[in-house]
Amino acid sequence: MSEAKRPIDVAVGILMRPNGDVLLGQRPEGKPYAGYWEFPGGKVEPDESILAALKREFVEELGVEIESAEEWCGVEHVYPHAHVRLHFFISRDWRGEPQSLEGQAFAWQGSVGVTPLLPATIPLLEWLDQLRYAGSGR
Ligand SMILES: Nc1nc2c([nH]c(=O)n2[C@@H]2O[C@H](COP(=O)(O)OP(=O)(O)OP(=O)(O)O)[C@@H](O)[C@H]2O)c(=O)[nH]1
Repeated sequence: MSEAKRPIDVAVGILMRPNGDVLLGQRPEGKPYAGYWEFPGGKVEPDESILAALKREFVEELGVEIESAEEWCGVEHVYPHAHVRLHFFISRDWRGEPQSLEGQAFAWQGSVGVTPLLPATIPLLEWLDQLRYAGSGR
């Protein structure tokens, strides 16, 4: 396989409030899929751990310090612009109120109602609902 075909690692974080609401952000102008909703995160840099990338992206994009996060699941997706390997983390433990440091919109959602969502992120919503229901003992 050539270098170009290797997937790009992306660290993605789901901030979850005690009531189960999760934070989504809207991709800013100038990026592929501008206007689509996603969970905040970004590409892992060379020689950076995935957790370090997650923490860095949250500080850069939202001014939020993630205190702890657990790795939840991984998803690979091939877009026309990139082949990505997404590493999703869930955090219930962070410091600071999210701020729109890159001019992006963001929204706390229970059952996620914002559209459109990045294609690779869509299946996550159902899994997330299952997790919430399991968590609340229903
Ligand atoms: N943050 C994030 N990225 C996602 C999600 N789902 C998904 O397919 N992606 C993909 O993962 C990649 C993330 O790259 P990015 O462009 O946001 O990363 P970045 O902020 O480091 O970009 P940069 O190159 O402009 O610095 C994109 O190809 C994006 O389409 C998601 O839920 N959250």
